[in-house]
Amino acid sequence: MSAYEEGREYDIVFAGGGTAACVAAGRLAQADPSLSILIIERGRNNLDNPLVRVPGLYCANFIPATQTAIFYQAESEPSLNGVARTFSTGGVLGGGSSINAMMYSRAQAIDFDSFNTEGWDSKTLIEFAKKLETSHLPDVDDAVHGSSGPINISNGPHAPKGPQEDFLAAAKTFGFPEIGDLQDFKSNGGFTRLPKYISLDGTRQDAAHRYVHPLRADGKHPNFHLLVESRVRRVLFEGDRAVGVEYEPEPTFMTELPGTKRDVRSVKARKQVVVSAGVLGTPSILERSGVGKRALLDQLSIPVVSDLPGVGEEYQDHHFLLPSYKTSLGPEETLDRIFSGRRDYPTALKEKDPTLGWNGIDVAGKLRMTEEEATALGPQFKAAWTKDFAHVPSKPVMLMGLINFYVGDHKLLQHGAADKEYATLASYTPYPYSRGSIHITSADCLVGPKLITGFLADKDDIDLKMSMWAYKKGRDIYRRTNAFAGELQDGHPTFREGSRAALAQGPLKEGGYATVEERMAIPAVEYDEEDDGAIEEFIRNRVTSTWHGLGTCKMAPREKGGVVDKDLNVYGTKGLKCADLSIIPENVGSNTNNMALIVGEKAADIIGKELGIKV
Ligand SMILES: Cc1cc2nc3c(=O)[nH]c(=O)nc-3n(C[C@H](O)[C@H](O)[C@H](O)COP(=O)(O)OP(=O)(O)OC[C@H]3O[C@@H](n4cnc5c(N)ncnc54)[C@H](O)[C@@H]3O)c2cc1C
Repeated sequence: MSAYEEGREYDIVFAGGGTAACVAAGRLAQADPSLSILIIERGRNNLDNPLVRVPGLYCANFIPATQTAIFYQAESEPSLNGVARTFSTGGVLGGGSSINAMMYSRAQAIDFDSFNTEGWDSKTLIEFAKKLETSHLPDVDDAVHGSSGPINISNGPHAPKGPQEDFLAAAKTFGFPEIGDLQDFKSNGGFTRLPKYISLDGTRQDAAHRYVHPLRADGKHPNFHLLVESRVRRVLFEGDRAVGVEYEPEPTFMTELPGTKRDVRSVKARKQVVVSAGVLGTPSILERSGVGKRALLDQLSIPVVSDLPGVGEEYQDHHFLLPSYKTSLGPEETLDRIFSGRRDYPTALKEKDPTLGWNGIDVAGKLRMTEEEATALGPQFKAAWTKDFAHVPSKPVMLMGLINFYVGDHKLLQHGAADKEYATLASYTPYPYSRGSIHITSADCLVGPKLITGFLADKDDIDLKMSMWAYKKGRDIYRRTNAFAGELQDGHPTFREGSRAALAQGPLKEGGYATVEERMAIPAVEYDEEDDGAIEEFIRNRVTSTWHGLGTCKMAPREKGGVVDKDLNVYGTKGLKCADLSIIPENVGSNTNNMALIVGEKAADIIGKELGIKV
């Protein structure tokens, strides 16, 4: 594999070098080394970057000073009490797969079938899900897990058992059993010991290191090229045919001297341009290229190549809540030592601290509510439940992950609390009803787009009610763990003084629970109307992105707002495809990295077939 060569033409150019792009480009290069391929990535090369490779350092990728993430500023929205959110996405080669939390979670088969698109059904996509992985998990069914793909799936070298057993026992008391394999495309209604995108020796399995860098090193792929630190401005067209890409050096990584001029360059693509800049990046590139809603393009004086009103619409994510708890866990049972700075990480690296091979997340769940609970959330909620969930047993109403550390800046914790161990019981809504949008506000690629999250803005507050249910359920479960040592005000609603729902300041039973009966003796927290108001306020102020966005250039019929067809071709153009999570039309009951890897595999298969190459 070589670096980019100025003036050279390529067969295929990928605009964006994230998760799906690395998979697709790597597969195609491997299948036909004579094919010339260029990946243009806005961020830096991630090769051997410890922040990418070492799982236990991953939170450093999404602090404001990071150089591995892109931050998108959302509008101030009434449904979020006017608190404007900032969302981060992968901004380095490998995209989200290089910086994410490495939770291995796969969509349900019903999700794939809900796409309602030929070639994207569960039978077909499960084969790609198997192809991409080598599972090192004990006792899983070979019919649904792969054994020879590039991505290693394992529990990693460090996954302390005590907190897992404790949490699973507490969850069971609320009717959520332990499920051996929750990633078999159908299981639901319980918690599992969560596998990770981490190898047995403790290394992150990002798409670039697993699909791209090995080809770069083997000397057999001289036509596979990489151009990093370069921001794609737009796709170049001759008529309606995409013939190349215009880009400029990424200013974030440049030393600007007085009078420095922006240097706009272009590269030609003989066969295919693939836009793969992610759910929040791809719509902007299309719009700047003249593919989008005519009224917007006219307003910005961008010549229209294809009038596609669906570009940038239908933004979906999973609504994320992060209630946090004080715990009695030991220093090696959380990642607080590393993230609070108590343990100096260069020393930890030098001393091969086993916690660095860990993401701190060992248990996760796909949860259903009972019929009675759905009824208690009111008639509109019940109607939504009956229409969309009740008759689909494999469809979770909420996802949950037990994160063994405080998610946030430890400096914000009260004096003296930064040397303790915490847990965060994250919940995220897999099938939200609200939708947002993202559109450019200028033809200039350095001007940020307008992002409306749409979070909690759905009619009848169904999304809010799902999050309220999850907050209460999660709180009840965590209070029945032995690890529980009180609730952190920072991660919870402010209940009025004297409320029965007031936060616990310490353990509910000194010495912990010895039996199931002792756990069950802790009653569920009772909330009155005012408490519910406090929870709503907390959720509207705090809910954020789970970084699981999708749907902004959806694969659907053109007349239904679709942007790409089943072969990922952008309607009204030739030689132009999209390949990333922007194309996914309906939400999935899982974290989304697996879906992005599947899109990459499927895109390679589609392009390979069109070029007569067996991938
Ligand atoms: C912090 C975080 C934690 C997450 N945790 C998990 C998890 O634990 N498990 C899980 O399953 N999923 C997780 N996800 C989600 C998952 O990683 C993403 O859904 C997935 O990586 C998206 O893949 P993609 O190919 O659609 O886009 P991305 O991987 O985001 O790729 C888009 C790429 O395009 C580049 N780009 C953008 N604009 C331009 C431009 N103009 N020119 C050139 N390049 C451009 C970006 O730099 C990026 O590299 C997480 C994501 C994040 C960000």
